[in-house]
Amino acid sequence: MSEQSGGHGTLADIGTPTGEMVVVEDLRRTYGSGDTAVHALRGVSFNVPRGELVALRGRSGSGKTTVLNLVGGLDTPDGGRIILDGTDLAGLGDDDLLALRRDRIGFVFQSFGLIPILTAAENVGVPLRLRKVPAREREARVGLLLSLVGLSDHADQRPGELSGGQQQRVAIARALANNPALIIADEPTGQLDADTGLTVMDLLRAVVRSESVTALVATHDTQLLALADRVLELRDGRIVEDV
Ligand SMILES: Nc1ncnc2c1ncn2[C@@H]1O[C@H](COP(=O)(O)OP(=O)(O)OP(=O)(O)O)[C@@H](O)[C@H]1O
Repeated sequence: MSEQSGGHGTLADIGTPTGEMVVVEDLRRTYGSGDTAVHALRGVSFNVPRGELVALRGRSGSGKTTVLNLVGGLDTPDGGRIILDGTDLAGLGDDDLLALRRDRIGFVFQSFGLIPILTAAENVGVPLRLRKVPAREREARVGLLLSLVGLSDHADQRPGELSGGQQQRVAIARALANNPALIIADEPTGQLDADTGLTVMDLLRAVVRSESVTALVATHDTQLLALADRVLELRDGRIVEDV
């Protein structure tokens, strides 16, 4: 009997193209201890199917950023497990976790996180430099990514010379640089006005389709929620709704 025929939803199935990109089981995270302990996550379970854009909503303090940090390998849980693209994060050492973050995850933050002294093109090229991609290949890929986000004409501008929406589009291009399996975005439209936020969200939605990437996005933005394939609601460290 082959490993794959071991039954429905077994670990052997997770790495297949039709499986789940993210499997989160009974995730727990407590900050601090004793009287001041904050139980940020009290047993969170959910799946993110491959190729979908899943939104995580919930009030401030409900645990959204904590979930994203754990799934992205930026923090470790106190209990439960996370399987990302078939890999159990608990089984990885620091170097493997670093490589997984660099090669398989693209991060997008509310505050864009661009390097001010680098041009848009140079910012998009940073993850490629870290992977030591040769200059010519890097320039070609950066050109493609900037055109994907509609910023070919702004390649040489620095973040301070770009609007907020343009900066977030640069950040999305950078997040896609290494062909990640998963994009993790924490309030990507939080600093943008409604119209610009919608443009950025439309772009995220479009790249999830065109680049066959999966996205997990924390947001309060109702326009963004409407673009999600699925919405998970967090309340006090638990999932209360899965639409
Ligand atoms: N480093 C930390 N130390 C102590 N408590 C923390 C820490 N990070 C988060 N918390 C607490 O954990 C809970 C969940 O925080 P988290 O940032 O995950 O919520 P959130 O839903 O992302 O909120 P927001 O929408 O405001 O970003 C909150 O009560 C928060 O105060």
